[in-house]
Amino acid sequence: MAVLVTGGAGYIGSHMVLALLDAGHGEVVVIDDLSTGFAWALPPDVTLVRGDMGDQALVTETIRRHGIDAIAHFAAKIVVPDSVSDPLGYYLNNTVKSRALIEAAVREGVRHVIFSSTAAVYGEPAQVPVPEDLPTNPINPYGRSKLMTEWMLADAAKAHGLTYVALRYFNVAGADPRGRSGQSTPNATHLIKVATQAALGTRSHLEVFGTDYPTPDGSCLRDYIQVSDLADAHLVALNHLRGGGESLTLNCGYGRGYSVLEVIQVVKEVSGRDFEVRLSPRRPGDPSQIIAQADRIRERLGWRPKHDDLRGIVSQALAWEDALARRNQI
Ligand SMILES: NC(=O)c1ccc[n+]([C@@H]2O[C@H](COP(=O)([O-])OP(=O)(O)OC[C@H]3O[C@@H](n4cnc5c(N)ncnc54)[C@H](O)[C@@H]3O)[C@@H](O)[C@H]2O)c1
Ligand SMILES: O=c1ccn([C@@H]2O[C@H](COP(=O)(O)OP(=O)(O)O[C@H]3O[C@H](CO)[C@H](O)[C@H](O)[C@H]3O)[C@@H](O)[C@H]2O)c(=O)[nH]1
Repeated sequence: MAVLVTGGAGYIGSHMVLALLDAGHGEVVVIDDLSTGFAWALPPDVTLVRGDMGDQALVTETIRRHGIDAIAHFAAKIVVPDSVSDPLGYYLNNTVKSRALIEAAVREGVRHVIFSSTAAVYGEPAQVPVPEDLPTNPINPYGRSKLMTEWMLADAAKAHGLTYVALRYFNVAGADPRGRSGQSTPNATHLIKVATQAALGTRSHLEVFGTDYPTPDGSCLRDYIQVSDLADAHLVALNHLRGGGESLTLNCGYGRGYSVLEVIQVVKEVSGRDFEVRLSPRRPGDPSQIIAQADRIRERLGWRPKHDDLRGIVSQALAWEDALARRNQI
């Protein structure tokens, strides 16, 4: 039995690879086209197949050669504003190519899939915290591209007897506590990464997108989940599926929201550095608040987070950003 990790050279996928190796899961194979990922993010004992996860010949050959029984499917384009300007590119990469991947997996008899879904499938939720059974209503092409993949997976699983866990991540942040990986994407748009760069002086300032939301301080609320805790959620999902467990769709968050202004304050405190903060208009496509109802994953999979602490998350992100800056990789 071996696990295929698509997008394993990316931010979250590389933490999944580390988690699989740390837990002694045997062979780990990555397919990644390195469009936003990095070969150096992978430990040397991992097989990297450089290519497209939508290339059925490549995927089929990889499944056969390595005896893959489970796929953790991370590969995607992930920038919400880019999905608004290039919707067809997002539907191609995230939906059409996921369909090709799932078809190859079905044909080759792969038993299990763990899919990286997103809180973006909920759109501007009518209820916060957001339970999994709230009707989905994505408000941007990124969220729709991922929701369609959830649907394809559910239908294919029913028809062809594979089982899956769709994990709906809320806002992923932080880095490997041992400093082996972190978020390395240049020109990243994620708040905690941008704020740590401003603290370290590799960005001149930070913009707050919107201070007129109906929230306590007017800025958006998000539920930040630490990346190794998220990787652990995939491990327990894999064990669940390999143990014969049923297909599930689960939120991945801590169930608590922090505002943009609170996050900035924590970054300033933890780094001990002040930086310029500009109050700017709202960014298109941003829901005002999105916080997970987070108990189902604990109940169903026994997942227990170890890093539920915003100061710790920020401290890991700062350490990783500092390491990148020293290596001139920003
Ligand atoms: N970062 C977040 O806050 C967040 C939140 C919710 C969901 N997600 C989901 O998590 C997954 C991983 O996101 P990330 O933050 O690690 O992003 P990332 O850009 O760091 O990783 C994506 C990886 O997939 C690869 N890739 C993209 N398209 C590919 C293709 N067609 N074939 C092969 N490889 C391809 C990239 O090279 C990269 O290594 C995505 O599916 C994303 O939708 C992320
Ligand atoms: O420089 C910045 C960057 C972000 N923000 C604000 O900070 C909040 C968080 O923004 P991020 O860009 O860090 O994250 P998003 O909430 O937009 O989206 C993230 O989480 C979503 C799920 O909730 C999706 O999965 C998506 O892929 C992932 O990027 C938003 O209110 C945003 O407007 C700023 O004010 N300034």
